[in-house]
Amino acid sequence: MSAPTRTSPAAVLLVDDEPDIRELLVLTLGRMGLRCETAASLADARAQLKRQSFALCLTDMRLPDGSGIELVHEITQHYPATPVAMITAYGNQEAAVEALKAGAFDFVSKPVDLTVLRGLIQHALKLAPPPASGTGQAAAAPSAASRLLGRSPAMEALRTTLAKVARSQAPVYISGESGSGKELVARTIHAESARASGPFVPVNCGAIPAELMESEFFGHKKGSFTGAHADKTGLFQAAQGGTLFLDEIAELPLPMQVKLLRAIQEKSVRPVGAHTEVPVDVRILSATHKNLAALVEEGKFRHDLYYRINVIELRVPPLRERREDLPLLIDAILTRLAGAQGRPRPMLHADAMEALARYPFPGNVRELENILERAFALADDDGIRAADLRLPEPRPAAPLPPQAAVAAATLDPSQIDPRQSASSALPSFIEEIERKAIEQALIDNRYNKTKAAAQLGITFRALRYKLKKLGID
Ligand SMILES: Nc1ncnc2c1ncn2[C@@H]1O[C@H](COP(=O)(O)OP(=O)(O)OP(=O)(O)O)[C@@H](O)[C@H]1O
Repeated sequence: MSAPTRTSPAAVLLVDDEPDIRELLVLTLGRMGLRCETAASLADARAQLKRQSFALCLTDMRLPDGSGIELVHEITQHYPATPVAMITAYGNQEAAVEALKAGAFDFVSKPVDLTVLRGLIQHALKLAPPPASGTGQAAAAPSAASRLLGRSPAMEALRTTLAKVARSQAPVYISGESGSGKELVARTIHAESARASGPFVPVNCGAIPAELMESEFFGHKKGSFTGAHADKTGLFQAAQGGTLFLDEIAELPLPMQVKLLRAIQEKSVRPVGAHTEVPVDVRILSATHKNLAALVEEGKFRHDLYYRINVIELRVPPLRERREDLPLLIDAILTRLAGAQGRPRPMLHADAMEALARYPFPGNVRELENILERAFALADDDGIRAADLRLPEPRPAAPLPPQAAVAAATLDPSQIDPRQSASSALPSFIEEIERKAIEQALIDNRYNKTKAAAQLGITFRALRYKLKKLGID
C-alpha cells in the first residue's frame, strides 16, 4: 500500500456508522470550507484512502467490521501525512489514551462539542507533512530543533521521536535527570507543533505554594478569597491554543492532582469562585527528574493522572551517556558566552577538554554551562585550562553519609577562616559562606533547586533570589 498523490488538501475523511453523526460532521466541516468524504465501515474507509489523499481523518472507535484503532494504526503507517483523530464514547478515557498511543493526533468525545471539534480540525490542518523516515530530515529541521544540540545516537533517536510526537496533541511525559534538557525538549515539541503560534507556558509545580495552586492553575474571581482583589487568569487560560509545560509534576500535592486530572479530561477549568466552567484548548507536557512510576507505587502520585499524562514518554539521556556531544555543546556554549560578553571566543586547552571528558556531570548540560561560564570569567587571554574549570573533586561512591551531614561537614562555619577568604569584609565573607552552602546543596541535590531549597531550609523563591544575587545561575 502506498500513499496516493494528494489531490485536495482540504478533503476530510469521516468514518462513522451512525448516519446522524456523519451528517452533523459533514455540515460542521462544510461550514469550515472543507470537503468531506464519508465511510460507514473500516472496509469503506480503506477503499477511500486508496482512492485519494486526505488532509484529516476523523474516525469513530466502534465500527461494524472492527475498531477505529486499527484504522489509526494503518493510517499512521501507510499514510503518515494524514493526521487521524478518534471520536470516543463520553467518559471513555481508556479509549482516548489507546487512540493517542496508537498514533492518533487527538480525540474528541461524544456528544461532539462543535467548538472542540473546530479547534481540533484547525490544529490538524496546520500540521506540516512529517519528515520522510530514514532521510534524516527530522534531525536537520531548522530553528528550534537545531537548538537541541547533539549528534550522538541517543540524541538523534530522541529528535526523531520528537518530530513525530510534535505532530500529535497527545500528552507527553518527559523524564530525565536535572539539567539534561527536559524543558528544551518541551519547547522544541511546542515549536514544531501545530500550536507553535500559540503560547508556551512553563510552570514549575514545586515553586507554587499549595494554598495558591488552584488559583494559579485555574484563575480566580475577584473576592473569591481574602486577597483576591481582581479577577485573575490561570495558567491553563494563559496557555489557551498553546502548550502548558508542567515541570516537576511530582511535586503536585495529591488534592491538586485530582483537579488537574479533571481539567485534562474535561478540557475545561473552573476558576476559583466561578460558577461556570471555561473550555480550554491546551496541550499538556510534563516532566520530572524523579521516578514517577515509583511514586505511583508508593501512593504519592495518582495512578489515573500518571496514566493520563504519560501517553507518550520521552527520556532525555544524561550527558554522561552521550559524551560524544560534549565538543558540540562546549563550542555552542562558549560561542554564546563570548557573544553575550562581546569578547573573543576563548580556546579550550587539551587538559581542560580531557578533564571535561572524564567528569560525570551530575547536573548535566546546565552544569556544563555553569562550569564554562565560571571558567570563562576566570581564564586569561590564552584560553581555558583545566584549573579554570574548578571541577568538583570526585565524591565517594556509595554509601554516602546523609545529605544534611555532608552539607554540615563542608559548611561548619567554625572551619572557615575569614583570613583565607578572598575578602575579609564581613558582607563579602558572609556572601562567600552563602555561596558555598548553596553550591553544596545544589551538588547534593543534583541541581534540583526545589530540593536544594528544602535542604537549605529556605523557600524556592528565596533560593532563586539568592542565585540571582550571587550570580550562580
Ligand atoms: N541538547 C541540548 N542542546 C543545547 N542546550 C541544551 C541541551 N540540553 C540542555 N541544554 C541547556 O541546558 C540547560 C538546562 O536545560 P533544561 O532547563 O531544559 O533542563 P531540565 O532537564 O528541564 O532541568 P530541570 O530538571 O532542572 O528542570 C538549558 O540552558 C538548556 O538550554
